[in-house]
Amino acid sequence: MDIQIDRVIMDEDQIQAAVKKVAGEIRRDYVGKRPVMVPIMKGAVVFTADLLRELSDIEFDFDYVDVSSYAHGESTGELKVEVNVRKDITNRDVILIDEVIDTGLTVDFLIKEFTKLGAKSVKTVVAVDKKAGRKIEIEADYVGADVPNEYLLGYGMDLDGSHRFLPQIVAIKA
Ligand SMILES: O=P(O)(O)OC[C@H]1O[C@H](OP(=O)(O)OP(=O)(O)O)[C@H](O)[C@@H]1O
Ligand code: HPA
Repeated sequence: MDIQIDRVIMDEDQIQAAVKKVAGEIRRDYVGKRPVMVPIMKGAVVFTADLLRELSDIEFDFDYVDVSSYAHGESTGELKVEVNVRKDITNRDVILIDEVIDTGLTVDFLIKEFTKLGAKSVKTVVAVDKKAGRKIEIEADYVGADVPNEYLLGYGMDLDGSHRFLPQIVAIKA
């Protein structure tokens, strides 16, 4: 597929400033609580590495889930899910980590799943928020930055596997 980059939405410095902002908020709220950090793979991989190194001064546990709903740049609305957490999260404070919240369907589904599994609390941190993309009413608890409602690539976001590890966040030509 021929992907043409239109423009940079966030450069590396802007992304790192967003990471530091949410890390500061999470540190303030979770120091001493030992939350379980749960990235939503695969897209969260890059943000998670940055965020958790920024939070290396507080104690937390780590697990992950693998969820995917996008095919060819469109949300299918159907989540392929492996909620295969290895940790017992009964009565634990869970923080779901994702690089983008868009329709909101992914985090909505996982908040419900983790609540069913007995978590004490389930909060969400995202690098970027496409507020205008929502299909349901839901907000992330910690948001690095708001971004326009266009298809984005980089910093974990991909189009059928392509451009996921671009260090900037870019919009593509329609
Ligand atoms: O708010 P939503 O509309 O649900 O979109 C957000 C989700 O979409 C992407 O995942 P994707 O389904 O592309 O899977 P991937 O992370 O494996 O690329 C992204 O990583 C988020 O998890
Ligand atoms: N790009 C890549 N993956 C996504 C997006 C996006 O803009 N929104 C939700 N998943």
